[in-house]
Amino acid sequence: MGIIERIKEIEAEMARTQKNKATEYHLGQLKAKIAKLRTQLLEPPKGSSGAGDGFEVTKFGHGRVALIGFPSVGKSTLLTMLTGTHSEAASYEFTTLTCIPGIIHYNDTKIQLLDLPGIIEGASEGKGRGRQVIAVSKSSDIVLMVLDASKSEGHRQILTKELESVGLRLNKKPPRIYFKKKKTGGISFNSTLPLTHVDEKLCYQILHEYKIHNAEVLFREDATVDDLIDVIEGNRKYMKCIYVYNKIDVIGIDDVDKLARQPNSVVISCNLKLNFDRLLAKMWEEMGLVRVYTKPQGQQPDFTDPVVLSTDRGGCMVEDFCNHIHRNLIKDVKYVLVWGTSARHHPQHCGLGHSLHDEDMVQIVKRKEKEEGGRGRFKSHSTDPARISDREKKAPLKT
Ligand SMILES: Nc1nc2c(ncn2[C@@H]2O[C@H](COP(=O)(O)OP(=O)(O)OP(=O)(O)O)[C@@H](O)[C@H]2O)c(=O)[nH]1
Ligand SMILES: [K+]
Ligand SMILES: [Mg+2]
Repeated sequence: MGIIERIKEIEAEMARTQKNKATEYHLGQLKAKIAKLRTQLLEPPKGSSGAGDGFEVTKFGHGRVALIGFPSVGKSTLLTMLTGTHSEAASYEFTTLTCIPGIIHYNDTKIQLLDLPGIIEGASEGKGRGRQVIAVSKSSDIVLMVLDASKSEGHRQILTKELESVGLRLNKKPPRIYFKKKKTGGISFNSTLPLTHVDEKLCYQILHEYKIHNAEVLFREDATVDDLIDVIEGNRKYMKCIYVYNKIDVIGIDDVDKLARQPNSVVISCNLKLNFDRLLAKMWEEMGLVRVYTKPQGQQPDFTDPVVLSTDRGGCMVEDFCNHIHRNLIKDVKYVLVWGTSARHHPQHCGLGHSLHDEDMVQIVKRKEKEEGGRGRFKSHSTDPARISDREKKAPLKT
């Protein structure tokens, strides 16, 4: 029996099983079994090297956004309108067959937008180009789930389920469960608060299913069995998702209003070029990018060319900023001067651990050559004390 059939069989057994206190442990075990099979399903087939079929697109710019949705919801139309890169659009389904990249220029940054083939129910099991599409989504920073405003609201749930079953978690935080495998000592199970979904026995059973017999588990929130399985599997990807309802030109204003009020949702119309501003602003906000402008000594910074940092990728500290400019720069940095919302006064003298905010301005003050590495100051100059006092008399650096 293939993996998909085994998943289907267990799902059927779960559906048959009544949910109550007595079946709780059994259901938990079945969930773990399914999670393990799904992980197997995600392993690339032997002899293949990943996505393939024109789906490998080189990363470009300061962030990557993937367009995910059912066929003919308007993904390609949207890509063409936001990036100027033409992607074939037509009224028939599966017009797009590969991954087509475009670039959005926004707030002095470049965002790579990826148009993808439509996916259908069963995509996670390999239907259509589901697997490749999902692999590309995982490589992006956020997902725009494009939905047809005139179609069933159930589409959003179906797609979310497809993405969840391959380990994507949309608009969720990682569960606050500490989990560490050990070599010996059995299983230590603790929680910082009363738990209503999982008890010690259930936790043991799930771990047993994974053949884990020594581990430390600490629940820091009232998490579910599914959360526990996510933590044990450890391969989940937590991503922001914006639900983009397109084609609002064909529905009534009351329905538009209802969709627009849903969390993380933006309503648009490609035909009427409606609400793109809102979509771009929301996208920018969710990407959490931080623009930092470099200010050379005695000059104004170039406000068109920021260093772009991201909390999710690499971090936003002064250290990250320096590494971004040059990987050897850090050892020459004495301190930096910071202007902007992260600074308490302007400019603030900051060290490498200072967290930068969007639109901060930074000036790097380097160590003087002989100060480098903290050496040299009193070394080998004993024959020439005048040189030391000379250096010490030097005026502080001007900003
Ligand atoms: N009424 C209306 N139609 C739209 C809108 N945006 C796109 N369409 C139409 O929807 C159809 C599908 O558009 P595509 O851009 O090809 O959709 P897609 O999601 O890329 O489709 P696949 O690549 O096949 O998955 C086309 O006939 C578009 O003209 C819109 O805002 N309103
Ligand atoms: K289409
Ligand atoms: Mg398309």
